[in-house]
Amino acid sequence: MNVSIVGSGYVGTTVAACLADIGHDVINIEIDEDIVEAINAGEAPIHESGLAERIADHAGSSLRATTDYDAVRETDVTFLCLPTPQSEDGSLDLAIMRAGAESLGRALADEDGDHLVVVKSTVLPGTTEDVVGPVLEAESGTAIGDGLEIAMNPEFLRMGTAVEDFLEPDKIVFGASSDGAAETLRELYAPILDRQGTDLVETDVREAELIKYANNAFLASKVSLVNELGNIAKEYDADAYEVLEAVGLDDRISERFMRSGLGWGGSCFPKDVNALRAGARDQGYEPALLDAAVTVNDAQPRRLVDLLEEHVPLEGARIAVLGLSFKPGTDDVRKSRALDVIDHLTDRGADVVAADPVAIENVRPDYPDIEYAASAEAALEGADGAVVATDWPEFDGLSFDGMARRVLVDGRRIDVDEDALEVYEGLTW
Ligand SMILES: NC(=O)c1ccc[n+]([C@@H]2O[C@H](COP(=O)([O-])OP(=O)(O)OC[C@H]3O[C@@H](n4cnc5c(N)ncnc54)[C@H](O)[C@@H]3O)[C@@H](O)[C@H]2O)c1
Ligand SMILES: O=c1ccn([C@@H]2O[C@H](COP(=O)(O)OP(=O)(O)O[C@H]3O[C@H](CO)[C@@H](O)[C@H](O)[C@H]3O)[C@@H](O)[C@H]2O)c(=O)[nH]1
Repeated sequence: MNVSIVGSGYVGTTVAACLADIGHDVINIEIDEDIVEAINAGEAPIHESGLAERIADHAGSSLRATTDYDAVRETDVTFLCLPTPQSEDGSLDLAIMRAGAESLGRALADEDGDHLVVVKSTVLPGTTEDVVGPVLEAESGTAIGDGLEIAMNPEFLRMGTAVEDFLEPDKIVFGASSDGAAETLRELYAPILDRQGTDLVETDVREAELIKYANNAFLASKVSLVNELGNIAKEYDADAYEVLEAVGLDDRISERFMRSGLGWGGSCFPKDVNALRAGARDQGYEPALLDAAVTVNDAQPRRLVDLLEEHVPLEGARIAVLGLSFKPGTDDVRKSRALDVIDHLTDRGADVVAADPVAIENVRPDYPDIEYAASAEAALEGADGAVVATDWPEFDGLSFDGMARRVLVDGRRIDVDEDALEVYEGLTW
């Protein structure tokens, strides 16, 4: 099938490379020329396991990129993978979606034949049918149901394992405006749907939109609950990891997403939970539990720095921050808890030296005044204390020999030789 993907960020690039990998002809439409050049040169514009190989394999043949929206006319299906950021007040900002839908609609005005537009971005119920659809109709001059179809197909991939998650998902969800649109999506995803273990959920557009938010709200709240239980465990001098491992044996609860510590960051959980809270309020409902999930999450970085300060006076101290990305396996630092930790440390007068296997260059522009080290060991050299902000496997089994004071406060429960330290404190254990 000929597929176009509008927006080639973390999702659009992954989806494009994976759809090319399962046999489709794919073209990415992206406003950032550096990304377009990278893809056409066979290089991955982002760090994501398994992505570079796939782009190298398909670039120039079944995978291309362009800044020109007219390319959509060579395709039968277009996925919108545009950002849906949060506004200052936390609500969903649809300006980029509207702009992308306008450009797409204009390009489709000259198309002969049918076209399916699929919203893959995370959007609140009603957005696909009441915002994107009307913009497409107005700009293309084609009515939905009369040569133009729309569908909503949320994406559940995680950063760091994006390729694997896309190709081997637990579920594929779509809500389509017509049987034909649903049939096209089934055909497009056939190689993935044929895999054992992939559930297909076909529903209405609004439900498809809300399933994505409900999924993220559930997982983020689960981590906040785990963190609250972890904070309580710490007060009782109990190990939250042992407690929650046992709790997770109950298959109604599951052992996944049970890691307590610094809390959730990233480009999705914070903005999606906030958009759902704002959307719920717009609908006249007070989302008390989601509010509490955010409150618990916001407190964890400060709690980590408080714990460090119990052992190291921070004014003028050299503190190593291990990990900058919001989770391991990615260079994405959006809403990373590490950045909140750095803010608390610098506010209290500490000199921060940070290390991360891949994310330093994404932090440097916003944090030009902290020091960066080439490795975790280099960051620890001469440090008066250290904190773990990201559970990179590279940090397991570290040597602390070079530290001025061997004090480590761990926000992520990495594998540490505690006997090699003067002080080892876990945030929730
Ligand atoms: N990142 C994830 O893990 C993830 C997972 C599931 C769903 N989502 C959702 O998918 C959507 C995209 O997220 P992302 O992380 O890929 O965003 P991103 O910011 O990484 O990428 C978006 C891309 O769109 C491009 N763009 C902006 N305006 C454009 C326009 N008018 N025309 C063409 N390109 C344009 C940007 O230059 C950027 O490269 C969001 O709604 C997000 O919530 C993200
Ligand atoms: O037990 C856990 C699990 C996760 N986290 C933190 O939670 C955040 C999010 O982690 P994860 O969900 O693995 O990463 P994302 O790539 O943000 O993926 C989430 O957000 C995506 C974008 O919407 C969805 O597609 C995915 O299904 C959803 O898991 C990170 O800061 C993790 O450190 C914990 O603190 N403890």
